[in-house]
Amino acid sequence: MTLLKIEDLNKSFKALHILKGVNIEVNKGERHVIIGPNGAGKTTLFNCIYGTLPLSSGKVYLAGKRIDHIPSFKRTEKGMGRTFQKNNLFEELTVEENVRLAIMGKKKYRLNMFKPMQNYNDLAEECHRLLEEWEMTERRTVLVKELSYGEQRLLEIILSLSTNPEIILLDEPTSGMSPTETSRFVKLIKKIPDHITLVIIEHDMEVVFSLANKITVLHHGTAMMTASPEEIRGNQMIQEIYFGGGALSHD
Ligand SMILES: Nc1ncnc2c1ncn2[C@@H]1O[C@H](COP(=O)(O)OP(=O)(O)OP(=O)(O)O)[C@@H](O)[C@H]1O
Repeated sequence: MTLLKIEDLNKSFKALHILKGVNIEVNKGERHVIIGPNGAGKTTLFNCIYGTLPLSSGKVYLAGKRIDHIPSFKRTEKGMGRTFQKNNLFEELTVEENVRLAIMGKKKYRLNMFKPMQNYNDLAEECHRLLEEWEMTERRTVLVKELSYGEQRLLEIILSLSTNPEIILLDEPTSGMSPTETSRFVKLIKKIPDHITLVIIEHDMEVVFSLANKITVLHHGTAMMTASPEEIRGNQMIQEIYFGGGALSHD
């Protein structure tokens, strides 16, 4: 079943035509990775899918319904989560406080200013469950600014999961991570339940081939090819254009 459909999407910044008639279909449960060189338009594509940027033309459907005319927060309510290339966290708050705020945002809690936050039991339970599941319980009282870079990226994913999304857009989740952080991170991504669909922008080919079951190659703003990892790896044209004929291998 197609969960996310991008139809003839165009995006220009004044005279610069960045995305040129992009068509992509993402099936429910897919780990769909978008690759392409710097400047190909990958982040711009995410911004258009999530509503951070308006489209110049085209359509975006989620579960068969058009979402391209509604603001980002409504897309979140409809089941779309997102992480950003740059941190989108409250650095002066603790891990736990960040998670609670994200859950509250989704559930639209009515706060009573005389009731301490820890007295919202279901909120505390949900927060505890998420931190346990993602092995961050021990770090719950640490200020975000004191977390390692990898932990901050992981926290962003925990926050996106806190809204019970059907689909999450992950923008270069491993960029800036050490090899150890990257491999821990890949293991954790693999723990995300299959019913949650993932669309991932990624540069690290080892990560791409260890996560993807579908890959789209974005080339000068065009979705040049969408195929299985095996087909992408075996495609001579893609090898030559993107990797100078070097092997597209992760081993
Ligand atoms: N707000 C903007 N105004 C003008 N040009 C922009 C804007 N945002 C992006 N661009 C241009 O659009 C092109 C695509 O940028 P984008 O960030 O989407 O590429 P990318 O594939 O994500 O690259 P990278 O892998 O380096 O993150 C670039 O040439 C960039 O300079």
